[in-house]
Amino acid sequence: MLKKPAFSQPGALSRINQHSNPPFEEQDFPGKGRGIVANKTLHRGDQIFASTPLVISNPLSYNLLESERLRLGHRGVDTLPTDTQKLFWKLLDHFKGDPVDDRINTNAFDITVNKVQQYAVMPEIAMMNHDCRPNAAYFWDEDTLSHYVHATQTIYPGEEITITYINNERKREARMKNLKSNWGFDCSCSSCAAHPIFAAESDVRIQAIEDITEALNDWTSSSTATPEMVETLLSLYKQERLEASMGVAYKHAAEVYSSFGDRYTAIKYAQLAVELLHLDRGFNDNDVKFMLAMAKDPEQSWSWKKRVGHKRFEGSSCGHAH
Ligand SMILES: C[S@@+](CC[C@H](N)C(=O)[O-])C[C@H]1O[C@@H](n2cnc3c(N)ncnc32)[C@H](O)[C@@H]1O
Repeated sequence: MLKKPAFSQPGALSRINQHSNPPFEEQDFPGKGRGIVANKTLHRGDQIFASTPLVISNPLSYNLLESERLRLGHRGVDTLPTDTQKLFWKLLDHFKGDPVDDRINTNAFDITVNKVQQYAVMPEIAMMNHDCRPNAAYFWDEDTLSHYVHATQTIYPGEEITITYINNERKREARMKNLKSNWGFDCSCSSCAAHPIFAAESDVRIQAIEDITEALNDWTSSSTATPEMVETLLSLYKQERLEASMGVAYKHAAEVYSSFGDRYTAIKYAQLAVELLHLDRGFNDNDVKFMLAMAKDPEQSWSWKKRVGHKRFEGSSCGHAH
């Protein structure tokens, strides 16, 4: 870790751990505990904060005797600087077990350092509540050993800033079960709390997103993918308020238009994919690099004109059945 730019490059952490004048404040939300609320208008792409972890715990520690693992956790926290300790003890202990272990279990995020998965607890993001339709996204940056959080849409003053703790492109029951079993709470977000009729409509759209995505991933000569199909996919993401994860939908769109040889629409969607994928995958993501290349020169992409000659519209062109 000491070889990472976080430690070796002066200035690498200039945007990290900036605690003065944050664009948010803490607020209590009945049924959810504390959360953070915007205190100024945030635009898509605005950095909300970026922090280095308070604690990193290695999953291998679970191979130790339980008493040893807990002792190690306490030792880690006890040796932190006093102000950092205060931030740690302020965190929620949802499960009411060992106080250190519990704060890690309630608040930790998976991170990767040198291809090894670890659990990290960051102060501000631990104050953010979950929403299945969030307005912010986060990523872990290995170079700066920091967790970044950005707005993925306009957030007005007074609005809660939320992230998703899970893969949220799933039907309501699956999301709720996942949150209950891994995080121990019943999700009260507006999508989960919706009237059963609206929730059922949302589930139908989630199924359609799944079906269309599967069709778009078919690159064989019998593929049924069309530009119209990907436009429907984008519309479904927007209707479902899945703006935070639209990067992947824009990537599909860029690839579909490229596969039909439509240079400028491919560039348009590749640019949108770059912007959105950056916010939830980070600076070094392969898809980001791939979309940057597509935005520059779609003709060089592997997908260029792959589907030229495929049927674009269902049925006959004049609109009558023959
Ligand atoms: C990482 S903490 C978030 C901050 C926490 N609300 C606090 O007061 O410190 C995660 C906990 O917040 C609560 N929470 C977060 N999102 C929620 C949601 N959508 N519905 C209900 N409770 C939620 C749950 O108690 C969960 O275990």
